[in-house]
Amino acid sequence: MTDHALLLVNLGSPASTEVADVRRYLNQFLMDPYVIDVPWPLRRLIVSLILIRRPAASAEAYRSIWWEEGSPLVVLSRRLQAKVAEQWTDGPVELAMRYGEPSIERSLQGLAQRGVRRVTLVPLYPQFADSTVTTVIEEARRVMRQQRLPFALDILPPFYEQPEYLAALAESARPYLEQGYDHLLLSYHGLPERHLHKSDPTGSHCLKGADCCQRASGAILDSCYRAQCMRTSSGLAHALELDAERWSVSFQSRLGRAKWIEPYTDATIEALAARGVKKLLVMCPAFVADCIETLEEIGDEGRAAFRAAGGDDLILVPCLNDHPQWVSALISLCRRLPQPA
Ligand SMILES: C=CC1=C(C)c2cc3[nH]c(cc4nc(cc5[nH]c(cc1n2)c(C)c5CCC(=O)O)C(CCC(=O)O)=C4C)c(C)c3C=C
Ligand SMILES: [Fe+2]
Ligand SMILES: [Fe+2]
Repeated sequence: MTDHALLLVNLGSPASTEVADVRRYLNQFLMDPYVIDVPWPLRRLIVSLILIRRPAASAEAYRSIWWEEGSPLVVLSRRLQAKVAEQWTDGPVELAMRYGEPSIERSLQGLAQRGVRRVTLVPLYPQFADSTVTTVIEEARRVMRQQRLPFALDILPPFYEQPEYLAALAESARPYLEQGYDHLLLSYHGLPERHLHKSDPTGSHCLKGADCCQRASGAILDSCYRAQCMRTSSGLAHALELDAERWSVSFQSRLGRAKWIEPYTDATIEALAARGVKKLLVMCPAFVADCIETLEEIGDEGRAAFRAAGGDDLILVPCLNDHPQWVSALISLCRRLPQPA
């Protein structure tokens, strides 16, 4: 069979580090109702306010991590695509970005022109969130409906505790752990607490009590980003046989004034330094490719904050990127999916 394509989808980056391109990207991203989840007039107002200062500040941050070939997120996602394509023999392997280029629309149109009949959509996010996974699925469905693209579509579910994924993550971390460390921090992208309440199917489980994520199962676990991050973390700690007091979890990348899920990474990094941690390893398992959030926020800003608070060094463990075990894991996860109806 050569008509079963994989469409890998990541978040996307600005076209360049020019302020105008960063503004265009932030506008498309933040006007997505799954990202800033308030009615359009209020969303337009909030985003317009954010767009006064943020594009210049973000452009500067992007400039500090940008590569000759482009945005690290896009370049690394392309490398992953190329490696997956070497092993996936059922059809083409395409890459799309939810925001910016290559768009989901262009990629799906290209697959239709190549005679593809089945598409497995692969949101490149290990844990579920409406602001990442749902928006990718809805955009793919919109394009198929509007362009009348007759694919059989199936979707790779969040793989936060699939054994192949956890094994690849553990393997990628092992060389860093072997060099010695005092503490391993697993820093995930944050989410406004409101998003967690919205996706809670019971309306009353999430963020109730200190151990709500430990108690999550079934439909609650399926929709709770924070609980899935905890599952990834304990699965990884188990695979690496880590002592409980040598690792912890935190959430980074807040935007705006709303309350985001805790504990916050910036406060945790400072607290760890104050507690006497000298060599801090940080992994960012919500990201499968390094990007501004890992390279700049943790690798640059986080390291400077850790040192200023008394730590010696913060070492950022690279994301899975195009690690061979991750490539095999992804293919194995896609192969296990049942045929779409
Ligand atoms: C309300 C705002 C945001 C939500 C909710 C959000 C969720 C979310 N994002 C990712 C993954 C990535 N985010 C990235 C960048 C980024 N994220 C936000 C805001 C929200 N994210 C902004 C404004 C930005 C742009 C950078 C900046 O100005 O600070 C990226 C990196 C993109 C890159 O080009 O490198 C990723 C990846 C997840 C997984 C997530 C929910 C769980
Ligand atoms: Fe984000
Ligand atoms: Fe929850």
